[in-house]
Amino acid sequence: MFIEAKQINKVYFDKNNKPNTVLKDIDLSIQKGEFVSILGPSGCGKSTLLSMIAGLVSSTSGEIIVDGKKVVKPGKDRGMVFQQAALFPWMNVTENVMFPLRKEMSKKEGLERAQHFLKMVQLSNYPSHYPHELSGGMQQRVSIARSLAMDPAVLLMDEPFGALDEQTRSRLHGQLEEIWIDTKKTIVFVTHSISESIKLSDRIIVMGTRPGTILTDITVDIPRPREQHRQQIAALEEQIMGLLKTEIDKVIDEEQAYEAGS
Ligand SMILES: Nc1ncnc2c1ncn2[C@@H]1O[C@H](COP(=O)(O)OP(=O)(O)OP(=O)(O)O)[C@@H](O)[C@H]1O
Repeated sequence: MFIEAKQINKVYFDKNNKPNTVLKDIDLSIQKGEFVSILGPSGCGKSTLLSMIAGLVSSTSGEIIVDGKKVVKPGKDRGMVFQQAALFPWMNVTENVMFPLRKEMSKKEGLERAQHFLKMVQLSNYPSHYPHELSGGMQQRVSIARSLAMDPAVLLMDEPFGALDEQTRSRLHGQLEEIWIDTKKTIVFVTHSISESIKLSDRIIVMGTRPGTILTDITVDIPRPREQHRQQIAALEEQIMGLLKTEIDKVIDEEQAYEAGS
């Protein structure tokens, strides 16, 4: 198995030292080249789990293995794309993509690589633009190009399109799907959008909350391009919505209890 999470538990402590178990007994296996979504209500621990695969957060117990090696810190084999593109504002598009390559290769090679991946995300015409001159969707494409340029085996995406409008998001879904087919990368994609997870992934890991556990692991058996299979999409959406309703109700109840007590 390419990515394995074994009995992952994560407990955070608040300022009064009160424990908050965020992830409980998570077991997860992902094969090389799979496009897997992690779906669940707000606060169920999706980002925490993804950050653990990235090596940015440590687990309280359990371990994560990527390509046979235990994850202890971030590595070049795992590229991360966040909800906000996090580009350097003083660097233009090409410089942003070249930045992580500076220690890996010559400037000439880095430039060629940047140009290749900017073409892949359809930004060849914007090499000298600065982030503030780009739309949110374009910035996110630069961020994806920057991660891909490092040639990671795994692309970890934390709600990468969450801040974008519906049309831009839909266009980027298509582009990401093409990139995935072209590069055969393993993609782990965190989202709270059921339709996004169905549109993009081979498998959907549905998480429940309080504490975060895996409720179910669904193989998406809908041929691509998926837009043409509306009935199958609607049926799967309904199935997942039913599963998540109780979980979302739990979050709402807890928030209401918190507000009533404060
Ligand atoms: N550094 C931290 N210290 C303490 N608690 C944290 C920390 N990071 C996350 N948490 C808590 O862990 C829980 C899970 O957070 P996480 O961001 O992983 O959930 P999520 O499912 O990605 O949520 P969302 O969809 O809203 O982004 C939340 O209750 C959050 O408050």
